[in-house]
Amino acid sequence: MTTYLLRDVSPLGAERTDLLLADGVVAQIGTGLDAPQDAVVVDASALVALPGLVDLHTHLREPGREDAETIATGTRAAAVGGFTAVHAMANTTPTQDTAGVVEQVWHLGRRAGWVDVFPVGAVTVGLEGERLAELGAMADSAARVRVFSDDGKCVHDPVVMRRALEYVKAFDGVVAQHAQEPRLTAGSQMHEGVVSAELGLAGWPAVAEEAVIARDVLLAEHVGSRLHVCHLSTAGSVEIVRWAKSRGIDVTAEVTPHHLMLTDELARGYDPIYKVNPPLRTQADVEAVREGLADGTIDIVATDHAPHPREDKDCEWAAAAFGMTGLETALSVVQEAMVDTGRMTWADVARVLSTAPARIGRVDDRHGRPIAVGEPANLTLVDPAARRVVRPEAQATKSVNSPFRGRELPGAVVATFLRGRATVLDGVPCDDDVAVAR
Ligand SMILES: NC(=O)N[C@@H](CC(=O)O)C(=O)O
Repeated sequence: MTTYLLRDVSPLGAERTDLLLADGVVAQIGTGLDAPQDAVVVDASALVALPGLVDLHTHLREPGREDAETIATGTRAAAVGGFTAVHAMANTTPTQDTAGVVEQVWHLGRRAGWVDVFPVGAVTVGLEGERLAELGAMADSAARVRVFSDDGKCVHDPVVMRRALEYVKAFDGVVAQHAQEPRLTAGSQMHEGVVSAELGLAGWPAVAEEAVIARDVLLAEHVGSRLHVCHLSTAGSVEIVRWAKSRGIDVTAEVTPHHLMLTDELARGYDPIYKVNPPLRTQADVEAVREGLADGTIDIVATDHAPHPREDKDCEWAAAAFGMTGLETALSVVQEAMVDTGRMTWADVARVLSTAPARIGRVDDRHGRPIAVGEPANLTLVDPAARRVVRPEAQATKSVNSPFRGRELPGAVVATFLRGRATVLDGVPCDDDVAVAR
């Protein structure tokens, strides 16, 4: 295994130092370290080192929609984006609702070798919202599932939600809710507001999200369980989570990069690249989620990377699929929205994109660890001064539905290390090395 000496890096933007990565761990930290004879020395004087990023919300599409993404292509894209772990959402075909399917996803993730893949288990059989899936069997499987979600669909029946919250307590699991009241959003195409009225597209009211979050924080309090809110998108949702936390309710929440940056104004061109669930909201909502992330009300940024093949996006708005890719732009968007605006430091970025998601997913024994001697060398090196134009065709993901295409974004992932092995170096995926390590 190659030894790496990262020269003059800024861990989390702190004082420059050298990091020696050997035998899968951070072996030494200090200035002016001697380079072992066989070490690869990386000039990291312009770079910030973060603990490897952890995504709590990735759609890898395999099994079932390998035309959109596979576990191999999606995890390679994740490594390029600086991730060392992803939680793979359950809305595959077949659904990840049995121990057999989550184990298959887990095995394919290991075989691909780019990041650690932690399968999310479905809450209900077939995501149908009626019968609880085999939560215990998935938790006990080799995949050790701790996050359960019907994402893409809401667990709308309060009795089913209550049972799920009660059940996962047995193994310290969490229910990650896709908060969308189905009756209030039947046929909805975009955020309900001035723009939807002008465009004549069916609106998706903020209350459809907020009502479910309000209900669920109360249910979580009632049964004393842990709740995670997926892709929170409205100012009202931020207020409800803030209130719930002030009451001591065990709730965590995520926001996506696109909801930190983009608004419903983009729908004016009727380009379905901007069609997503939950929909892009207003500038006031963008401000509120930025503030919520900065003050800790929102715990994490999660990509909701939702790849779709061209034919599902190159069509009229109403016929197009909901979803956007995000793994390879997430860090840059967070830099632009939060760091370059002075709202967050790089240490905060490490918290919202690594430490906190690892803790929520209960993988914090391996990921989101401090950069310290003896810790697993899961690291991301970022060049904050870089600027690049997003070119979806040049990305590692199999799909091209990036809402940031053509935009110039700050920052670039220069290297990613998974247990001391480089998965990305000089911004390029290490295909040969990852293949050897398999
Ligand atoms: N976020 C999205 O817009 N799409 C997701 C699922 C979902 O609808 O949440 C997908 O799987 O494509």
